[in-house]
Amino acid sequence: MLKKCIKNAFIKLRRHNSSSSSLISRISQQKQSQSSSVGDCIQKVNHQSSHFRGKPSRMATKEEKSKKSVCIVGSGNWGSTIAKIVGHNALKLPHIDDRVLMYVYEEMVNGRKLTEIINETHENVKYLPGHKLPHNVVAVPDVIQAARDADIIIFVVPHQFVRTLAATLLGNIKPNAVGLSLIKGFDSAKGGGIDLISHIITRHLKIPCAVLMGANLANEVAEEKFCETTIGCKDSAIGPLLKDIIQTDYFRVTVVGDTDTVEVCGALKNIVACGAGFVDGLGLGDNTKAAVIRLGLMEMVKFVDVFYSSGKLSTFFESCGVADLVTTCYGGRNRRISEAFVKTGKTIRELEEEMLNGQKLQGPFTAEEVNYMLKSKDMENDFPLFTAIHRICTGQMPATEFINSIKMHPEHMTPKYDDIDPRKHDHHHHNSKL
Ligand SMILES: NC(=O)C1=CN([C@@H]2O[C@H](COP(=O)(O)OP(=O)(O)OC[C@H]3O[C@@H](n4cnc5c(N)ncnc54)[C@H](O)[C@@H]3O)[C@@H](O)[C@H]2O)C=CC1
Ligand SMILES: O=C(CO)COP(=O)(O)O
Repeated sequence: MLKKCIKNAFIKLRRHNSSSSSLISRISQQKQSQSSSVGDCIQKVNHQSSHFRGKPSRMATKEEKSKKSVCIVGSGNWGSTIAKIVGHNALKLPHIDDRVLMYVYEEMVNGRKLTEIINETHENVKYLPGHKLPHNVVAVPDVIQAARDADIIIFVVPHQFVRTLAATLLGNIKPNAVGLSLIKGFDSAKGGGIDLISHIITRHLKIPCAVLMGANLANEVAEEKFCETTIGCKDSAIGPLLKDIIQTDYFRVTVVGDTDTVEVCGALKNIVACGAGFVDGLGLGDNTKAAVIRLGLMEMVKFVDVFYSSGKLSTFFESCGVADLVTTCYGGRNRRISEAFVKTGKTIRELEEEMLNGQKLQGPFTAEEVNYMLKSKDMENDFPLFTAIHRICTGQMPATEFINSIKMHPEHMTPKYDDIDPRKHDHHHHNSKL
């Protein structure tokens, strides 16, 4: 069932992509009709932001014109949370423009446009209820209008929408803009591989793209509970700028250069979280769940080793690695839906619709994308946990078979004598330790 849905979604996406030029012209036409209301909002914020700093309203100075402007493409649970952080930071940072435009996929909520609700109440009542956004964050329903003047574009939409948005933005952003992707997931590449989302952004939009991943359940970050995150950025000139706009006293940022590993960790841990949810649904207890988390971690490490061989083991010890894996396997949406999947017998798609109020799951899609690659390389048996999770999500295997399918895991079959310190076999050395 889910497999069929995913297939249909890809077919639709391909059709959508092939008609991207007509989409752009449609959007430009829409833009003209929307521009007055959005323009009003933007002007209002320009006026308000000088007010925030106690400055009288006047023409922008040269210094103000050289400020970097930030746009957020996405406004879901995490998108809105990051808008809150970036909006507050923009007001404090002298080199960042006060105004932060946030692209909102327009929808009607209680008979009103979501963008209008956000711009009037400063709250994303659908995706982040109960948290006020700063007034300098402006919701914009047209992605081109939101991003065209931005120097820094933060991408934070569910990963299945990124290609369409990139096609829409092509040729409509500043050529020297910089991207930052907060998106956890992959895309299937032609010929049986996967694409990293940041690579898709770079290839389509011809801009560099850093990534941000970490143990960051959005609601907890929005409540300003302390946590850490990891930015993967290869350019030492851009890393500090991105850190400036993201870091707060409760949200601490580490910047590393191993960008691909950061992103792969963020995507793969969502698959493992589905496994943790199955364990909870089956009532198997904490030891079993810990085993699934550990085997999941080992498959994540192996995945990087096999497919991204320049990746560093140390990156797994950053927030994007073990920490994100743990938080998602205990508190995330992928875990919660997967538990319900086992307990109710409903499909993942049905549960997503019933339980998430428009929010999107990334784990089952990511498991599908990873399986597409493993299958094409005849490597499904090398990653039994990822493979089993994909088969369970798509109804090819009952969840009750989950643990059986990982009992013969390569981790249990391969001796690790290499790891034993040879000095421990040295009788003299051993005795001297006692
Ligand atoms: N929510 C969280 O706790 C965290 C999420 N992430 C990642 O951030 C990314 C975005 O997740 P969330 O902000 O939580 O989104 P979400 O799960 O709340 O997704 C809903 C968003 O998708 C938009 N949407 C629906 N249909 C669309 C379409 N056709 N085109 C474009 N947008 C459409 C909705 O308007 C809404 O903004 C995901 O990759 C997720 O894994 C990362 C860290 C934490
Ligand atoms: O990525 C997340 C936490 O870092 C959120 O995970 P879920 O999508 O499973 O809620």
